[in-house]
Amino acid sequence: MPRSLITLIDRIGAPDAEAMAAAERRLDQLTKPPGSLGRLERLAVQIAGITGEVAPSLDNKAIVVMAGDHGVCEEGVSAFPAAVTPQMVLNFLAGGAAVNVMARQAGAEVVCVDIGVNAELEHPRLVSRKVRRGTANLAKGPAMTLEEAEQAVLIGAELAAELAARGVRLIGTGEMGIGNTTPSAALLAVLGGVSPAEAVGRGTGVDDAGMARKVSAIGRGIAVNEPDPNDPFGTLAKLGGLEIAGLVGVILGAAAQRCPVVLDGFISTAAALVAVKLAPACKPYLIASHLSEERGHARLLRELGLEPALQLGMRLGEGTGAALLFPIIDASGRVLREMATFESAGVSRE
Ligand SMILES: O=C(O)c1ccc[n+]([C@@H]2O[C@H](COP(=O)([O-])O)[C@@H](O)[C@H]2O)c1
Ligand SMILES: Cc1cc2nc[nH]c2cc1C
Repeated sequence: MPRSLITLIDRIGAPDAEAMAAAERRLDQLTKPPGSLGRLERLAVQIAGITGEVAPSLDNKAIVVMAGDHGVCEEGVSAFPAAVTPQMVLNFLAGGAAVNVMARQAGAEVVCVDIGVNAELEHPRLVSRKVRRGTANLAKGPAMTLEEAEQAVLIGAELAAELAARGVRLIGTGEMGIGNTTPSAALLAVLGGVSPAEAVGRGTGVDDAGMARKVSAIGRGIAVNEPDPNDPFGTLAKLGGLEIAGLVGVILGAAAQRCPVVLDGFISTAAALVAVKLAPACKPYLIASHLSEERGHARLLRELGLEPALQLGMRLGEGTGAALLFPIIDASGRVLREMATFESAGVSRE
């Protein structure tokens, strides 16, 4: 692993056990049967541990949408043309994509990053951090060089640090990249020890022949690249994507800033698998927003020991699931801050 990543990972601290215990004590004084707010209570305790504060206000929120293209698209692995990636980036910047709608509802900012789109894009709101114009075809050789993968991870980590520096307290992961369910499935196959046939899903909606092309591309990619399952960084470079590497950086960078990270779907969770393999210390900072319809997602979450909060049959990506969980996370903080206690409300405990 590059030295720059070791330095980054070394900055990730353990959750604050005292803040967690204080949040638990407070929850048990509130006017409700103990534990009756279920997942909301676990979220409140997790956020206390992450931030070191009991019931912080997380009003300043952002969804980071990392966009990149994929050489493996030439294998016919997506139901859509690669041209959709830059077109959707312009849609994010215009505020018309699903994630924009859901982020507006949640009061979150959408930060759109060109980390590897195969087009020249310019827009005042675009964060232009292009490492290269799309990856190489992973079925034929490494998707990226080690240097490019390192650059992409550091871009994500720096962005998380910049967001934290301007007051963002909650970060959701989002992505856009036609073809990116194939590298994500390849990472699950290698790092999760799952067969390519079990790791792939329909993505944007490929038919059975498309699924077979995904399995074949991943199989050839593993044969030609010979990734080492014990080398998550090398595996990321060989089989991953620029937006996936960028999200690995966002996750590690947010954890280093004691900022909770809300994961979206299959691609975001594949990035989380790489991040946790690189730095197990980032795991307590992760919140799984939803269970995607993409077939390998449940397996990825199980591998990470994460329980998705929502199940809405979605398989869009962009950060939509993360944005939908934001108001629920807000509710968990408000419960701690605003609910009456048995004592203050004069409600009997027994
Ligand atoms: O987040 C998910 O679970 C998810 C599942 C399937 C597809 N996607 C989105 O669809 C694109 C990738 O699908 P594909 O078929 O081109 O590999 C990419 O832009 C993702 O954001 C996202
Ligand atoms: C239209 C479209 C929107 C998307 N958003 C994320 N992935 C996507 C894929 C397509 C095809």
